[in-house]
Amino acid sequence: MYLTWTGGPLSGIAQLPASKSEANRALILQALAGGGTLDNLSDANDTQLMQRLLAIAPNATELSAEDAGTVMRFLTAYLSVTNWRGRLTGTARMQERPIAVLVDALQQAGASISYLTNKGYPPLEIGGFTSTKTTGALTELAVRGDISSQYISALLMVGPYLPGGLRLTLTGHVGSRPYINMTVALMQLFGANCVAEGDMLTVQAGTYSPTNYTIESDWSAASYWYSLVAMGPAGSEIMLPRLRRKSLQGDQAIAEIMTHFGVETSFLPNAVHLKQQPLAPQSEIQTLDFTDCPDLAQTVAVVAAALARPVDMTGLESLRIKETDRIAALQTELAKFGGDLREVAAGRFRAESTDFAVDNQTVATYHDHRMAMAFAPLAMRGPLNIEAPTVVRKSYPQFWKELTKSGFVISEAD
Ligand SMILES: O=C(O)C1=C[C@@H](OP(=O)(O)O)[C@@H](O)[C@H](O)C1
Ligand SMILES: C=C(OP(=O)(O)O)C(=O)O
Repeated sequence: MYLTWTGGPLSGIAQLPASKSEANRALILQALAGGGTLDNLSDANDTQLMQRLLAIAPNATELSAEDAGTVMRFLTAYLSVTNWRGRLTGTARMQERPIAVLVDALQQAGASISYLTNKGYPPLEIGGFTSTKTTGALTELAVRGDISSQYISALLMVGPYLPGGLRLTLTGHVGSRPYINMTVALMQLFGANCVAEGDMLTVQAGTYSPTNYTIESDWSAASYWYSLVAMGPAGSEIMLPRLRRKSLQGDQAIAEIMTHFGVETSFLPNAVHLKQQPLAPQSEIQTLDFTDCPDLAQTVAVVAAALARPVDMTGLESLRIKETDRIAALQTELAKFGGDLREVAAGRFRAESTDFAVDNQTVATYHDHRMAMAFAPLAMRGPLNIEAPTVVRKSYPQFWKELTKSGFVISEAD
């Protein structure tokens, strides 16, 4: 699909999808509570899929989480404690994304789960739940926090339904911590007694209450609009509705990160306004840590290369086990434009460029929505061909439509 920019500064309003992270937690909590209403659920496939699978699970013996990490991990825990029996599978890539940390923990708590193909990876056979504890005894587990926070969120959410409750002690260098905090905050909102004290998280046995909750727009999706404002002609700006200053989403960090690339954020009552500012010369290379916000890494790597404003990026370890190996994918695709993501020291990647130019290159997307959306803003600098553009349906199905509303022209590749 060819993408071209009609020229002039970016302006107007762009609609964002609702956060799929908030939605997929709220859907699990709602299913366990047995009621309540959720406003602003998005049309993102990850959210639609979670809704659909929760609805059909009671009458199904095989479910596919497709390529949705939260669906795979959260449902493994939910289906186990609700005594579901059947197979839980996913796409070929999902079958390469590890799940042993979660399965081990659930087995210790009393779940019967086995691997159908490769040990440590989906598909799983889920076979009911028999608590290993005498009634009233707390389930205490030590869980690694350095692979995926989704295992921890999954365990926490079913915590109230373990007889005696749950105490998790996180080990290792915990990544994506804001997502754990989001889980704790939403559990509390749904009436759970859940306390986080550093790396120890304690959930009392109990039930969730039917709750009404309005899901915020998605800050990870907002990051592509920050990128468009940063790369657009002088004077570019955009209004993004339904983002809050007080957010549960760690990817709100994009507001601070993008000050470095000349984008100023103003928080309005129920929206944010982004405006391009003149870029001050850069005296030294900044280091940005993505441990807490891994989904922003692709957006930032592409902006840094396109603006020839190098940054050192750390905390990228989890990128290798997401929808694709995002480090390898970034390296291959940036190289097509004169960009680079080079490991300059262990765990430190420099995003930079020499003679960066956009001129009809084809961007491969690797079944990864964020590859498509992170590279799309380059079309402001020249015509671009994006392969398999429908990949955005995972989190932001309306992305291309919103771009055309803002002055991009889309035509089909020959
Ligand atoms: O809990 C969540 O909603 C998510 C947690 C993060 O994953 P990891 O914890 O695997 O880093 C993030 O990358 C993903 O898009 C959504
Ligand atoms: C990593 C992502 O999603 P998930 O892990 O839920 O598949 C993402 O949306 O960038």
